[in-house]
Amino acid sequence: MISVRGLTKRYGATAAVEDLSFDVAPGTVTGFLGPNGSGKSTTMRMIMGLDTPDAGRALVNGRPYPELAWPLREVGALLEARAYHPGRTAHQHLTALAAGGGVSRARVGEVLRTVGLAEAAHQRAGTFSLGMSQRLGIAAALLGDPGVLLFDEPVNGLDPEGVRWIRDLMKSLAAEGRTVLVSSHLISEMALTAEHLVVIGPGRLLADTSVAELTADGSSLEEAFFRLTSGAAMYTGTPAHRPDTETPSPAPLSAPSPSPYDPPHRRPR
Ligand SMILES: Nc1ncnc2c1ncn2[C@@H]1O[C@H](COP(=O)(O)OP(=O)(O)OP(=O)(O)O)[C@@H](O)[C@H]1O
Repeated sequence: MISVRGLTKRYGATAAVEDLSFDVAPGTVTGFLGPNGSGKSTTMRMIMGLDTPDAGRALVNGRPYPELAWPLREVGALLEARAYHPGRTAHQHLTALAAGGGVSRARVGEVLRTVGLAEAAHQRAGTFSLGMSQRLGIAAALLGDPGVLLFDEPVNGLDPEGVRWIRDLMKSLAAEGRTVLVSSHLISEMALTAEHLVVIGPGRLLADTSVAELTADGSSLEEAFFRLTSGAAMYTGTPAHRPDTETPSPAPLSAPSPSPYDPPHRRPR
């Protein structure tokens, strides 16, 4: 479980993330969508304790990352594909991570097989293609068998086979009951991968809803996304249980608001 509450990060005059709140529940793939520069990576870095929020908090299983006793066993992340020493082999890289994270060495072979790198295990990582680097980054994320996983743009630069492999992996990890948050600016890919979506504009929440609800009016996910991110509409959501009606009305994209980045109403979960 990931909980983000009032998360704020500023770089000088730039508000990279502004008062952002959402939850990521286990058991489904949650897509984290937003245009370039909207704050997805900054949010993920704060969840992983790599950036310090100016305000608010990001919790993994109820605690901030620095307070996790065995972080590798609770949360894994692919944030940078090439986050390894190029002179080390894949096996050496993962063995060092396992040793530092209190994870059994036996997991190294297991995750190398899971990501399809068993045959390249003793090849220097600096010789890896982008696709192989992504697989090694995913192996590192899976190393501690964590229940919470974050992937920042995992399909960037991959060929169709690699894209499909990652999509299937995300779904199977969620089907095992894990919490899976995947960022992307590729709407078509998210439509195939995610059941739930958190959409942000420049630093702010624009929608926190299911793919089904966002497209309930018959529009494609791409159309709904553009309406959200252009500021022409803001998702207002459908309350899960309306005391005054028996049948919830379709999820609307509301009329234009005075400011495209006024805080949206979040759908209760
Ligand atoms: N270390 C930094 N120093 C200064 N500004 C930063 C830094 N990191 C991020 N930013 C700024 O914060 C904003 C959000 O950036 P971020 O990388 O989080 O967005 P993103 O949604 O992940 O973008 P992309 O899809 O292009 O990866 C951008 O305006 C970016 O320029």
